[in-house]
Amino acid sequence: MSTINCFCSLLPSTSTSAQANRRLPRHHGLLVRLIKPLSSTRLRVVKELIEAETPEKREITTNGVALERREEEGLIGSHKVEVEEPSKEKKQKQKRKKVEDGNGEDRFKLQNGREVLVEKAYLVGVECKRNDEDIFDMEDSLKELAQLADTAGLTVVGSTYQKLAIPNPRTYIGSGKVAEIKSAIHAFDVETVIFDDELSPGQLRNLEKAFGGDVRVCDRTALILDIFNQRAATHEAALQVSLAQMEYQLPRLTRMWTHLERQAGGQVKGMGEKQIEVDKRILRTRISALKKELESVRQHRKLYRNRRHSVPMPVVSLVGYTNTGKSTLLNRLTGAGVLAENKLFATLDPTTRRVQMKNGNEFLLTDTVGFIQKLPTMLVAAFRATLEEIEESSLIVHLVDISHPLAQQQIEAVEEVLKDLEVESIPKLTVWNKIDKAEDPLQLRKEAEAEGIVCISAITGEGLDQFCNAIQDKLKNSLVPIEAIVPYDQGELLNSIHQIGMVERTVRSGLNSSVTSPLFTSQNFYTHLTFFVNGTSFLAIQRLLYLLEQ
Ligand SMILES: Nc1nc2c(ncn2[C@@H]2O[C@H](COP(=O)(O)OP(=O)(O)OP(=O)(O)O)[C@@H](O)[C@H]2O)c(=O)[nH]1
Ligand SMILES: [Mg+2]
Repeated sequence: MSTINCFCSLLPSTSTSAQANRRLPRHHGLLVRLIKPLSSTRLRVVKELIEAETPEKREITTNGVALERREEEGLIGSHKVEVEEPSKEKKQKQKRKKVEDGNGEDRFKLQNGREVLVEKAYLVGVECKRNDEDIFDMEDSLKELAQLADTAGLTVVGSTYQKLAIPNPRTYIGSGKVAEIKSAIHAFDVETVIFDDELSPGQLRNLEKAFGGDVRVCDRTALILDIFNQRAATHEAALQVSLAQMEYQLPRLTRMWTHLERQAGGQVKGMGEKQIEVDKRILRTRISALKKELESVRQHRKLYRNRRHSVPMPVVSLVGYTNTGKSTLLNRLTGAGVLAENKLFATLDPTTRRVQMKNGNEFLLTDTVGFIQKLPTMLVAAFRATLEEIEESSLIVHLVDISHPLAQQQIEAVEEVLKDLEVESIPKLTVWNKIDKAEDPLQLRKEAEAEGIVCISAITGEGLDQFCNAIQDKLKNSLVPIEAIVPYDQGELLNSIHQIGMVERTVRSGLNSSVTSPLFTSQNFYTHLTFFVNGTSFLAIQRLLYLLEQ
């Protein structure tokens, strides 16, 4: 309480500020008071911040370079894509097929400068009557799965789905469907069958056995993990993806047993079991080593965040379904040069940049990984360090691709993830992007206005001023309002206030102003400001006052 009282007021005082004045030294030049008393929660937060303050942290750093995060390194430029080398046996088989088909050229395409065999994929979905949790209907979900397969570099040759009361515990789908897919596999030369839902290790094994030959069976989770693996461009992203992949593999290691058993004609079950135990142990050791390494990455990231907090500027997180234009918006507002493309999960690593509004106010904008329906939980857990960026922001901007036919479903899916992340207490602003592509932009704008939503086009730049104004308005709700009177000869102080707070009103006054003060007897002119700061900026202002006094 005593530290907060350092904000002295010579303006008509409330009981709190009157108390404050009794204890405080007089400050020359800057008079600050709270426009309204702090709520008890805010008071506690500010108090905690003050108590946590160490002398070094009190420095007000305004050097933008210190803010620039380095995580984006490697994202700019070409991203890493691993192409699995086919085994010798597989290569021969491919060659044979190529000759037999006589149209082998179609099967190869250039990917990142390398000629790779295009794997043919077949998609399978199950609509469970009892499952009310599904936001997308089956056909839409399969369309999205096809987009994911395309992003992973596969060619989708067909798809099917089945309505079931409950999935078959052995094969997920019914035996008739298994036979139907088997025919499709032969007809289209399918190499991979992808299921839209997560399969149990047993179902995976049984399906591979049922389809026979070299057909690979995988599920949506494995496909997403594969895309993430291809796209991980930084050390941190690679670590997070490896962890998620290993956790996914651990229960599925039983496949090895079948493999060993088959090799030895079913005679060495015991040996296979032993091997599995060894493999599982190795995997568990790797998982715990990865977790440790990720913990140190997390600490490192925390350090960056703390450094950012020492430059008290509000942080705004951009969240949204994948491919809604988050990176395009960051690039448009800041020239960040983040990879933005019409593919799912173009961004895995967060990038933070400073945005300067036309009125001179600034905030930090963080672009991060996009969400998707049925997001694998182990992926959310593995990307915890990255997602903490969202948890610690002052405002969440939910960017929606309003031109997408499934915009409403995508909104719901994002809200589900946000609920899981427990960030409901952070203020949120919904923004409809790609308005340039929407069918009826006029009608949409009307709807948006009624709901307090901002319409923009990150590509054309339309609506970006309104976007910045809306951010400023929203941020104010989480900030502390302050009124200050600064003499003209303290011009550099005005700059500092502009850097640490959001200035709402500036009035230049002469001696005849209604505000009178014994401190201004030698001053003729001064600036009367109303601005908003976060809790940490409180400390910065306090520091300014202290410096002025010296
Ligand atoms: N027409 C139109 N296209 C846009 C707009 N904003 C983004 N796009 C396009 O949408 C695609 C996806 O943009 P990104 O910025 O990569 O989307 P993202 O949300 O960052 O995607 P992820 O990183 O995958 O989550 C790109 O092809 C952009 O050019 C817009 O306002 N209008
Ligand atoms: Mg992106």
